[in-house]
Amino acid sequence: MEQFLLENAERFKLLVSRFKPNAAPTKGGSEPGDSSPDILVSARVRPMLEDETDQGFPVGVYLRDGTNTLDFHELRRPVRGLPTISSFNYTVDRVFGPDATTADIYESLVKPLVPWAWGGGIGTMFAYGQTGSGKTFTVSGLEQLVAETLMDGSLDGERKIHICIIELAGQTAYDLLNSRKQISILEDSFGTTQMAGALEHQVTDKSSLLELIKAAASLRHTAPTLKNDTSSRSHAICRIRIENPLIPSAEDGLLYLIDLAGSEAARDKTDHDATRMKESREINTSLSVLKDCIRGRALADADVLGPSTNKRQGAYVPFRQSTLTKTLKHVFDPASNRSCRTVVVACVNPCAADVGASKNTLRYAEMLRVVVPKKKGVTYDLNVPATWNNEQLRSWIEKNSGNPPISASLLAPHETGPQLLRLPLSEFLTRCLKSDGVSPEQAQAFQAKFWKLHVDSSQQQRSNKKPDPASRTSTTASSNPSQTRLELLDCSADPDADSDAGVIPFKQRIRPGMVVSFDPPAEYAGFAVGGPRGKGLAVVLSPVWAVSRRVKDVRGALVNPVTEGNDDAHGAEGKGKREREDEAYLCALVMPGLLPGSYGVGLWRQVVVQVSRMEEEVLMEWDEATRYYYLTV
Ligand SMILES: Nc1ncnc2c1ncn2[C@@H]1O[C@H](COP(=O)(O)OP(=O)(O)OP(=O)(O)O)[C@@H](O)[C@H]1O
Repeated sequence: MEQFLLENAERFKLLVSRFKPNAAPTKGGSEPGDSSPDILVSARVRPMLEDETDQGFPVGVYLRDGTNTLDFHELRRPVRGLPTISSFNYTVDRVFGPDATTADIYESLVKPLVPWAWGGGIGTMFAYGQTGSGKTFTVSGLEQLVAETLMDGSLDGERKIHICIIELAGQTAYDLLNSRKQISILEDSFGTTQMAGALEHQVTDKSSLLELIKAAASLRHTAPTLKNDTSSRSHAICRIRIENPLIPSAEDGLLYLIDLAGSEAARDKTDHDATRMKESREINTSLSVLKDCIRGRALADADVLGPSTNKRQGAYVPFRQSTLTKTLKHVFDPASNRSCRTVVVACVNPCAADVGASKNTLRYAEMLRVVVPKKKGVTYDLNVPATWNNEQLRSWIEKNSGNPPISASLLAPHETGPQLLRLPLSEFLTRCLKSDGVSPEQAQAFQAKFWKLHVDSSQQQRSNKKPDPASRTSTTASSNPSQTRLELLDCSADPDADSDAGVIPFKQRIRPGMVVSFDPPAEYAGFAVGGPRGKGLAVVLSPVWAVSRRVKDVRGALVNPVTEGNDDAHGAEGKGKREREDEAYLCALVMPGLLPGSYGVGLWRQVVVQVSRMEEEVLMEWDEATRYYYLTV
């Protein structure tokens, strides 16, 4: 393909020069609604490298003027006639072309994360992209600029700054500030992820911070790839912890700068040995889990702040499924109440020979953009902080902050209710303490009062929203009854169950779609029956008597054979006979998925399960992000 492109480079350039973009982007166009306010997805297109231009490759990626859209062009070999081009476009929140400097990116995306972390929040920057697309170039530049901002004295107040830089290669972690000593990523009894064995260095000036960053970079594991002679085959995580000595009770701010391992396109992996293939697979899996976590967290945040916009209550964030996301538990765990802001820089190689891989990078970036559907006119409610504008918030602060009063203009100069809820605790308290005579205890009590009001109002909204059993089947109870019903159908629980379903033994409620655990009979030994605790897990399809004579189970044995006394099982007479027999159901096996804790349904792996072998009903829920089922309670 590269040869074909080189032979037709002039024609490719001509076709690209004639390209007229559609008025509307074909891919990634803005949907109705707003991008999640806490995650910004951007793309940086690096310049062509000398060897790419020297070889004669044309440019295949262009920034569309005045927009955040990138156009990608690919050369096509038609069956007959001259080569043509196919064009695609993708839109993200911000785009930086080949002329943009790392300082431009810093000003626009990363600089705001520094005061955020300084105030006790968690700011995270990921650089993602194909190998050789400019991730390390971008992150190392950004690290230097962060060091400057942290140490130039422009930020308010005293802080202690600690840095730790680690590398994750597959399941193994190394301390890059301690001669690549192997460390462990563990969760302690409080559920906090610890980088056990990693050294944290306290820094007080810019030069020592830069020294450490430089030393870590020199210890990164690299290997030649087709696209980059010194490709980083690992994720590098630079964590800067910012401690506020004045408010010891508040959690420390965290700033993560993450240079992700480069993804490789399939065609770039053809020469890999088994170890390199395994390495590539691990990298791709961890990037896929990362995507699910970033999306999941954004959806969970959209749910927490303000009336729920997400069709699922509590989005699923699979942060335990890779070492990378486990290490970043603070960032992803929806159960943590830390305020997080995330920036993703998708790095793009503009060379026309790499357009396929660059398109994948943008597809990935687009999937990270969570569009929060626009809420129809939020109505002010005195008891719901998520509905307050700045004026209403200030008025509440003035009336409720106690004596001495906390200045509303110092605490919330321009924030709305939802924005103040997102403010990191340390920043909230610091702002309160700026008012004359306010003690740390008063500030803390006031913050707790504000949050309690929010939590109470959210719980109230949820209980108002929960459909009561009687209204579940009603067609008039919901303004959009079909949607409510569809939401219920994401879980295996009976959507039509009435309130006493829980007291009727499940064996009397068996229905198609019910998931049951069962004691696998000997004839199914050796077939995948991998439920929890070695039990079988299956979805009920139909009673055996109703199944056609020709249907066979997973072993190839007839499910409903003609036997003496069972020659007319499908008629009314047969139905009568059935009731006298030990009932059995044709079921589809549920098998463990590739991700820990996930399950898939083997629709065509059917087994016959006697009711007497069924042990309990199991509830399973569908997760759109990972496209697997998970057990629920
Ligand atoms: N914006 C840029 N301006 C100039 N040169 C750049 C830019 N971005 C990247 N480069 C150059 O491109 C080459 C590859 O960049 P880099 O090593 O940062 O890629 P990478 O995405 O980190 O690759 P890998 O994943 O394989 O480690 C380097 O020689 C780098 O100097």
